[in-house]
Order: sequence, then C-alpha cells, then structure tokens
Amino acid sequence: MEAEVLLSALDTEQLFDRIADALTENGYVVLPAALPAVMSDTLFTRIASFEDEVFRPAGVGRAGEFQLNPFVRNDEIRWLAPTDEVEASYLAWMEKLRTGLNRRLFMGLFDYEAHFARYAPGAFYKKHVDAFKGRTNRVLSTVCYLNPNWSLADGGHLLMYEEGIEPIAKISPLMGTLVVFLSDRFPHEVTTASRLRYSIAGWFRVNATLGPHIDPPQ
Ligand SMILES: O=C(O)CCC(=O)C(=O)O
Ligand SMILES: [Fe+2]
Repeated sequence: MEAEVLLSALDTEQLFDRIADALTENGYVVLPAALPAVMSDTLFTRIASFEDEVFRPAGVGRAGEFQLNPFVRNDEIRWLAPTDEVEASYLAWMEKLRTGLNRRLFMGLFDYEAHFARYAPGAFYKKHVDAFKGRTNRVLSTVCYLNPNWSLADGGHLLMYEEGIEPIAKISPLMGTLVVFLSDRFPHEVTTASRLRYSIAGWFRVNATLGPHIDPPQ
C-alpha cells in the first residue's frame, strides 16, 4: 500500500515535470489520461447528476463588464466549491499543480478558480483569449474533459491558435484529458458540439493587486 502511494506521488511529480517542460518549450500541453481515473469518473458522475437549475448561462467579461452573449458562447457553467468532496479533490489536485509549477518555473501562481461547463447539443464558444486585457491576473488556463467517449463526428473540439489562421491543435474532449496553456498567448474556440459535452475549465491567477485596486476581485 505504502509503495503504491509512493509510486503515484512519483508519477505526479513526473507529470508536473512534463507539464513544466512543455510550458517552457511550447506554452501549452495536452495530456491524455492526466487525472487519476477515479477522479475523472467521480467528477463525471457529479456533473452528470446536476439538475438543470444548478447551471447558469456562461457570460463574457468579468465583474462590472460581465454580460451574456449567446453569439459568443452558449455553454452553461457552475463554479466548483471546496465544500463538496469530489470538487475538493479536483481543487486539491490543482493546488498541487500550482505549487509544483511555482517550484519549477517560478510562475508566482497565486490561486485557482474553476467551473464545470456543460455544452448542450448545438453549443459552442467562439474564438477568444482567456486573459482579460489590462488585468493580467489569469495566467494559466486548464481544461479537463469529462466525456467517457467521443468521436470526430461529435464536434465540440477545442481548436487552439497561435499566430496564423490555421489551428495549431485540435483536441477531442475525451475523459481525463487535461489541457494546460498560457492564458494570454493562445486564442482558442470550442466548435459546435452535436452531443452533450462536459468539461471543467479553470485558471491559475497571479496576485495583481496594485494599490487600492484589488485584483483578483474579492
Ligand atoms: O471547453 C473547452 O474546451 C474550452 C473552454 C474555454 O475556452 C473557456 O471556458 O474559456
Ligand atoms: Fe477559454
């Protein structure tokens, strides 16, 4: 038992090494089956069990600038909270990643926020950048997918762009796949899904508080 625990701790360190190396080299990484299978299974069970009322339409912009824009995105979200055991386990894993990356890359990641997202058939999220202009507190984006199977024809791909108009990556939202990327560097979009599509999107933030301006907002 102890050996098993040690082994998985070692695996996690190796995974974090891989993420750190890829971020340094490419600014992004796609990791199939990154999360422990038990964790993605329980997260899938949780999101799939939510009643419709649990979700709210996702918006664009933050705090004072927040608005609904169904032409840009029409997924539905629910923020994760540490009060639920399953959600807490995901947040705890991300906390390990946060300190792991700070140790390796001195990124100064300060906190993490994440929401479940549900894309109904026909839903999409047009090309956008996650970091809000002028307030650079979101520095590293994560997306974790919770769909037990997915085929090309189901759509709902994450397309990532860098400079050109052609995507540099096309990612299927398959269970356990984790994507991590620098928030201000990669415009990305979710193509129209023809099936219900589940994910958890999250952001590591730096503490950009300057003088009286509290950022992130409390
Ligand atoms: O679900 C995805 O693949 C990406 C979602 C996204 O870009 C976002 O929520 O900002
Ligand atoms: Fe995004």
